[in-house]
Amino acid sequence: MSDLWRRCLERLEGELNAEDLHTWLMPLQARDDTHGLQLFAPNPYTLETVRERYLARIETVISQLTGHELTVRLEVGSSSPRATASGKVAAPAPVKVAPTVIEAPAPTFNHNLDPHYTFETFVEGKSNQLGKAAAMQVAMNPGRAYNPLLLYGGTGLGKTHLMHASGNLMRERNPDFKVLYLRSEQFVGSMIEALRTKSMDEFKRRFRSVDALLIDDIQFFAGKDTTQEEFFHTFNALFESKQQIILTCDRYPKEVDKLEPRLKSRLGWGLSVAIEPPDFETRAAILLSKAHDKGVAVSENVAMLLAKRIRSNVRDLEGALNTLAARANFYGKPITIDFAEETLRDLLATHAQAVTVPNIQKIVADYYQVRLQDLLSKRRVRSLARPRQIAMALSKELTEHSLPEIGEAFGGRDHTTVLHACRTIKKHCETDTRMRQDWEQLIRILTG
Ligand SMILES: Nc1ncnc2c1ncn2[C@@H]1O[C@H](COP(=O)(O)OP(=O)(O)OP(=O)(O)O)[C@@H](O)[C@H]1O
Repeated sequence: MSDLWRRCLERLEGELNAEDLHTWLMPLQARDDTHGLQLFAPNPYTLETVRERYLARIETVISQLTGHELTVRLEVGSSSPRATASGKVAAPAPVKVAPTVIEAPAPTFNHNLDPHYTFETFVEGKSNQLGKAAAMQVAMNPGRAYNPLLLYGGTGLGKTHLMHASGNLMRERNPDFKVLYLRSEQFVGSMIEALRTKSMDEFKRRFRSVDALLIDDIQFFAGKDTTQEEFFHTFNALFESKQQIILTCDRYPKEVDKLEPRLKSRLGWGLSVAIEPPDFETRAAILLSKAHDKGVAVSENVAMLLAKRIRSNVRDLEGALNTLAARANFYGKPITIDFAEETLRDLLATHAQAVTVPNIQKIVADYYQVRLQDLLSKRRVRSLARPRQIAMALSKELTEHSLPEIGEAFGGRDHTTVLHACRTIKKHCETDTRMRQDWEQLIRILTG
């Protein structure tokens, strides 16, 4: 690491909270020369966030440290020689899991990795871009890039997929690498069994001898004191000897009740990344990719229909695709829009019912702590106007209602007002991180 950048980070460490520092600034690689300091971000999203939130402060600190003005340049890429002439980092070699490695592990060691979950089969969108980049970095540099890497977010959004993809890539790069994937329940089960058979030493050896330990859904540890105690020691042992730890959780671990504070604090030592629900385009792309992998012929129109109507999570989307494929196969029919509507009528109706305009209005009012009647009123004060615009935009995004219908539901407003709200919110979400977080959080609440 550039010495100048290291000193800058040390200075910023005192000013920023640990999570922001680890999420946005630690992943940057740096190179400095007489022309200035060049920072390389792992992906465009990190780059934009750094530019928006931290660049001005970095420039100030750098000029304080050097005693003169120095240009700080930001770009996507890497400071290592792998960078191409254009400055863009060369993409990692395509992830092809060698079947012999994954399908026939050494008889003494079972990695439990699913060979189908790779980075190649993972569709990237804004909602998971950072998680994917982090999981990839960890696979390229286990034990050193981010340790632990914690992926958190709602159910069925791809956390397990990314975790396996990272493990598979580690094994692809080094077939001798011992990666152990377990669901939390399996960890608990192994521990109970070890206690029962008085073989705790063997249990400890098993978990501490791996190069990378991947544990899924650690919220399951909540309230299980002995498990947490044992996991805590395993964590420390692995961490100290720079063995990689990857964990997933269904929410930000600090919000998990009955998880020991010392464990929560350790989970924050590395990088925690939220995996958000995918947007419409990503949902459609995932569906087409899954259909392609399964050899099911699905048109873009059908993919768009499902992506529009099923917003809860990718697992539900995949379930719908499997149902369609099975029925189409059974009846020997192609999957047309009519066939999809007919076959999935009940499922689509359930998803449609889940989000209604009155429900959106109530949730948004609660979220911004304004009264529902004020949200629907004609008052134009800013504290009401923005939540109202968000509620209108969410109604357009999450329901099938037309612009005039939505306008009507918001105190008889014109459809152009609704259209304006949708455009304004979309624009703000692109540039304003806070607004995008609110938007994603509201979608999460509304779609469960
Ligand atoms: N971006 C994506 N690209 C391709 N497939 C995806 C993507 N996101 C999710 N999936 C698929 O959705 C399904 C559910 O994903 P996964 O099991 O990883 O979810 P999860 O976040 O771990 O959920 P849970 O917390 O319930 O275990 C998997 O089949 C996975 O391959």
